[in-house]
Amino acid sequence: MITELTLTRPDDWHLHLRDGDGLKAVLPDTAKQFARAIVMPNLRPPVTTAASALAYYQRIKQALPAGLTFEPLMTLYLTDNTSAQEIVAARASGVVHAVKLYPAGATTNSDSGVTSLHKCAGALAEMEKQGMPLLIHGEVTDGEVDVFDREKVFIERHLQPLLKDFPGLKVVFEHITTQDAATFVAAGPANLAATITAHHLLMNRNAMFTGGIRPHHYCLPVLKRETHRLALVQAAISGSGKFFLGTDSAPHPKSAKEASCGCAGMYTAHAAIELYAEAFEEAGALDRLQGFASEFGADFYGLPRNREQITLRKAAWQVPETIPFADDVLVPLRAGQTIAWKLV
Ligand SMILES: NC(=O)N[C@@H](CC(=O)O)C(=O)O
Ligand SMILES: [Zn+2]
Ligand SMILES: [Zn+2]
Repeated sequence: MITELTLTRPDDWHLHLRDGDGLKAVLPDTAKQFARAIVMPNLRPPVTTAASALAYYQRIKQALPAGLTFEPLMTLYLTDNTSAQEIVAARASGVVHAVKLYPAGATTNSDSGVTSLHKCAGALAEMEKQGMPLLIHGEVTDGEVDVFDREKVFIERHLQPLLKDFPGLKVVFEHITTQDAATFVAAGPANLAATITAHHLLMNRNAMFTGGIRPHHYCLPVLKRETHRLALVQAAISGSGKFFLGTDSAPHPKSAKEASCGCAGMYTAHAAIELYAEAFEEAGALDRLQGFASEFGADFYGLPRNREQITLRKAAWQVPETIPFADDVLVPLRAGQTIAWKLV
């Protein structure tokens, strides 16, 4: 039995850090384990320009406690009005590494998202030219489509046409949750990859209804049935460079989650690499964690792999019930329960 695991220091290719006091509260959780993270731009107002991405980058750097090293990789929020010049400016900033597509209304803070990809053709063509990846929240927003089918329908309606129109564009299908997405990415061209969260590897949709409604297990895309979870595990442990780690850790105040209309997002940054280790161990594939967590993402983005290492030990520990979060608290995944692995 493996009781200690040393890995090249991993990166998180999909993370929500928020801003202000919330940023200060959650940033150390990520920085203690990950060397870099792709930081999502869905602030209020969203990060739509190179200038605002650079300012946000500086706020993150300022919020970093002494003694921790961490490099935020910034993203731009794509809107119907994003120009090709803004993409050029983003590339020139040196801190922006990708552009994020939120279909308007698909998820938290996405009201300024894209209403039609045709409106973004100029920006997308420039990204294709620059080798700037497009990161996609891949769900249709059509209210007539069942919430559990929105990812699958997005592939047919939007992703396939997009890849055809921009065959050289690097695309990351973010936080995939279905067998359909895993199969589509595996069979797709080399410029198509996907991130997978720890929570979608560890839980199926039953987790939202265990003994009652569980708001802290609600995120978007919503958890799916067990067959899909199993397909995601197979993709993650496959050794394919198309699948890599992206936590989608998405902190929300407890009061906003435990509400009559609770918002979407799970907080996993407090134990991210440990949760992934648990999922990989359960699948008998701990030896595949290094590629997934520490190599494939950097390779896809064209960034150097990290040189430092981290060590995990098999030593169960109890997750706190809550974690301070600005003027409230947040409820982390596994609150009050144990996790088998611990970052040394
Ligand atoms: N994943 C979520 O459920 N929520 C994210 C947004 C997102 O990544 O879709 C958030 O910002 O809270
Ligand atoms: Zn999303
Ligand atoms: Zn997200």
